Amino acid sequence: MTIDPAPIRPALALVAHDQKKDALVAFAVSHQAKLGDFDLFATGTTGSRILAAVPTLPVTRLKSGPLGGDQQIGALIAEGRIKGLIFFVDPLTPMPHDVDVKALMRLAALYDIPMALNQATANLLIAHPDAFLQTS
Ligand SMILES: O=C(CO)COP(=O)(O)O
Repeated sequence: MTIDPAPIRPALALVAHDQKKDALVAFAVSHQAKLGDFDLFATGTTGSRILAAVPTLPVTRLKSGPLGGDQQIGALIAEGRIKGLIFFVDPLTPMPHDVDVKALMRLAALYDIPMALNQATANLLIAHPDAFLQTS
């Protein structure tokens, strides 16, 4: 008898710049039930903050954004693993890793996955989580 491996669950990426981390943590707390239906990938500090607030969420922490975490998420999008990106960006602060941020957004656009760059859009997407499953 063979035992089928557990199916790979759809995955979302969660990222927030420093000035937006409190808002993303609050978002994760509010929507923990829906987010728990996905495997979650987060950049390092964002992931730590989310796990501190909701330890039960299945969050895989990658490197911190400035150290390559945005690029790791981009690679997972290119591989088809990540089906949606929720990225609370700070539009008022210059970032040393701005090129990495742009590259991540470019790959999310290229692979046509739902991408929320602010709270208003994230609220719309999380109200319809099936939207994350409709991309190729
Ligand atoms: O800088 C980031 C995204 O560009 C976020 O990285 P951290 O979650 O490690 O702060």
